[in-house]
Amino acid sequence: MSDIARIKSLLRAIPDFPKKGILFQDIFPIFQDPLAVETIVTNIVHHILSTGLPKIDVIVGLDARGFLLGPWIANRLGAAFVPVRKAGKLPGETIKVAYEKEYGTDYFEMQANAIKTGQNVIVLDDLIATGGSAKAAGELIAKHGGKTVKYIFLVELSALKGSEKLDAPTYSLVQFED
Ligand SMILES: O=P(O)(O)OC[C@H]1O[C@H](OP(=O)(O)OP(=O)(O)O)[C@H](O)[C@@H]1O
Ligand SMILES: Nc1ncnc2[nH]cnc12
Repeated sequence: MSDIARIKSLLRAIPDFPKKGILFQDIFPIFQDPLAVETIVTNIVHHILSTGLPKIDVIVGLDARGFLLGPWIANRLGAAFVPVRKAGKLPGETIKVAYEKEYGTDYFEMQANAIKTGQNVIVLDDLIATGGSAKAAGELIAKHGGKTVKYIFLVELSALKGSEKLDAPTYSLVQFED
């Protein structure tokens, strides 16, 4: 089995969670397998370093499952890690955007000045469905004057065409076509 097929086999599909009609892809079984986590981190870092991207200043991870991989990857790159959180969780001055995701509406916030004008940023999350969450993160980065150069996901639900909403190319390790 290839590395990617092994990662895909560790995902657990849960019907009707958190709402009827949603087939939820649970990533947590992967985190019971340290070798699988290492494979994912290595694959993403290799992608970032070998596809002609500029030097990355900041990895932005999305609350909450984007925090599971983001800091590892930032650390390997010698980049900063900046969290985007659901509203009301970050202290100090923040900037906020509303967004729609596959199963509802929410608000995202980032601490003011967490990203500096001109910095090269990658958005990293566990999964892209409609792309609403990643698009909102891109808006927060743009409001800071940052440049989002790539959006990276462990899992992509390709049929929802979320990547078409985004202002930079995307990369995902595992795709589900339907
Ligand atoms: O592409 P979209 O339709 O926007 O959906 C994808 C987002 O939904 C999930 O997060 P969720 O809001 O469920 O939060 P969690 O990580 O805290 O579980 C997932 O981790 C992505 O962030
Ligand atoms: N189908 C899905 N499974 C897991 N996380 C999600 N976030 C949005 N849609 C999702």
